[in-house]
Amino acid sequence: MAVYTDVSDDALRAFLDDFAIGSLVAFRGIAEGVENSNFQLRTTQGDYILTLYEKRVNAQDLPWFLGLMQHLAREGVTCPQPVADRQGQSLKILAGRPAAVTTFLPGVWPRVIRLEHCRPLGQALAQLHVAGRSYVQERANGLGPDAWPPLLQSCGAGADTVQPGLLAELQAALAEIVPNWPGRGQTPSLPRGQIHADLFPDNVFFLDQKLSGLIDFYFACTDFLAYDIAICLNAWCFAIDGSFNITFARQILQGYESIRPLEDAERACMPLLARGAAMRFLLTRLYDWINTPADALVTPKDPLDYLKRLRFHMATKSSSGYGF
Ligand SMILES: Nc1ncnc2c1ncn2[C@@H]1O[C@H](COP(=O)(O)OP(=O)(O)OP(=O)(O)O)[C@@H](O)[C@H]1O
Ligand SMILES: N[C@@H](CCO)C(=O)O
Repeated sequence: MAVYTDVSDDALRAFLDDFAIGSLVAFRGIAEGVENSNFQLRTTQGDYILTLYEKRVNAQDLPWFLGLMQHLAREGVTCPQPVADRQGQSLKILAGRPAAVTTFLPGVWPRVIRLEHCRPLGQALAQLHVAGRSYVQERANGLGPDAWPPLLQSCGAGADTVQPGLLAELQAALAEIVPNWPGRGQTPSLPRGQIHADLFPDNVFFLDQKLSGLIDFYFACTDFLAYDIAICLNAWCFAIDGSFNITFARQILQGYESIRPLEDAERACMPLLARGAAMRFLLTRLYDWINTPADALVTPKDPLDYLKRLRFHMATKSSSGYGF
């Protein structure tokens, strides 16, 4: 469960006194997610989300994230909106952590992914990329290719306790992926812009069979737009047995291209980008798997799910393997 920081009833009431959102009726910790502490709040005026930012979020980046969410909403992308207190502040401190209240987004994320989710997902991702064009301030991707070798090194021999031979397999994959990343070696650079960088099913809400909004912008950054597609192909198109669903992928790509057609270089790079995306999530999961104490309240996600995906992408040599 992702409540790393406890908030007492009294502390929360005092915190909410700064806001003009009514008085507290109920609040509960949200058991989902692994990154931040989230609470659902009900006040006399409605529902809100309270987030306390934890391990991977740098407090200095929070104004950029909250500003992006406001910008995207102005451009027509439905996402949670920061709620300002009576002094106009949305970024605050609670229980010693940076904290913000955001609006509650109606809808539920799909526990079982179906074909009809995929086209709207691709469209929403392209809308986000188009809307992000006019948000000019950049934020570097702290979990980009330069972060992967040190992350693996910090897992060290722990990797082989998860699966024998894993360290060597990942080192070999990194040696192929990192020097050939777009903009390096012989590989051309690709169009860049604001990307979500974590658009997994649990960050996409549906209501009445329609996509109702996107949440969790706390990995968003400025990077290759097509890398965001590669993240979605990883997160949405693999069955539990590790098999790739090319029909889902085709729908995501067609939905995306109905809003923002891809350049040939972006299509050609998809196997490489998909390998990088699988590596990024494999490594953060591996790090958490090794470093989460057995009695922690959070359930770490299985890194080996992403090893299956990485192997698939390492063996896929052409973009036609993704449904182009
Ligand atoms: N604005 C919102 N409106 C409604 N529900 C929300 C909102 N924000 C978060 N939630 C709920 O809280 C859960 C966890 O939120 P979130 O995905 O932001 O947490 P996280 O720890 O950052 O997760 P992740 O592991 O995906 O990075 C969501 O799956 C959703 O159920
Ligand atoms: N979406 C990520 C967790 C947030 O970094 C994962 O499933 O590994």
